[in-house]
Amino acid sequence: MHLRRKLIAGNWKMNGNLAALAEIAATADAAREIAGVDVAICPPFTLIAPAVTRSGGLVIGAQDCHAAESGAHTGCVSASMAKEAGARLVIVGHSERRADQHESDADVRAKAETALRHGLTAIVCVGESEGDRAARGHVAVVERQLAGSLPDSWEEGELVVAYEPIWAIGTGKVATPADIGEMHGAIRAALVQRFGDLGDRIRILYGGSVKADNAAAIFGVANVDGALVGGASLTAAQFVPIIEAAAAS
Ligand SMILES: O=C[C@H](O)COP(=O)(O)O
Repeated sequence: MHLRRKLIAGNWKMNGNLAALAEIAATADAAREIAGVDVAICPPFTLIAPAVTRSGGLVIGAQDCHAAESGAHTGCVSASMAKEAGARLVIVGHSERRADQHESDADVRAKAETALRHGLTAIVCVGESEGDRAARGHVAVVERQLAGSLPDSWEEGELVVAYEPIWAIGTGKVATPADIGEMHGAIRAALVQRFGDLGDRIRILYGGSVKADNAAAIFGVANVDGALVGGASLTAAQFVPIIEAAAAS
């Protein structure tokens, strides 16, 4: 098994403003003292460029990109635009976009391919609904999303998978270590089956109500290589302890 360096990525969603960038600076100051963990924050597009100036070495990312290089797509942002603003990473296929913007697996794969072509790290999100889990179809749903959403090739380290059960996002309901272990194990098996040894190098993040008080237990689960953090990434006071827990795991 490969040793995979942990990645803690914050997703600010549609939150934040210029004043809130002080939280990124404070996180960067603290993270400088924490060894062995990669840290990223994905603010809204408008804050990427100013965030980079406050990032003190933290990776700044985008929350989405368009699959096309340019063109008549009002309101959208391309991968090259996000990169020019200073993003080094992009989240694609978040369940909120799959639901609100009706993004399909094929859309997500196309976005990931465009991001990778521009040298951005792509975090591809998958995750089941509460109904899928109740029907015991959760593993099959996620395997299907992986099959349809992941590109065929990437540079080492630039493809990341985030497993986020939809029912755990922003709800305070966290999947149990057993639930997380079952799914991360199934994701790892699917990655290795499709990509061989390379599939063992892909980091798999857990997301869904990760907080300081549950982070250590989550990072103790096999095949959990970090976290995609929403609400708790908005302040350094809540985000830094999660980074510390990853370093200690
Ligand atoms: O992208 C992050 C996730 O959707 C998790 O959000 P949350 O930590 O607020 O539950």
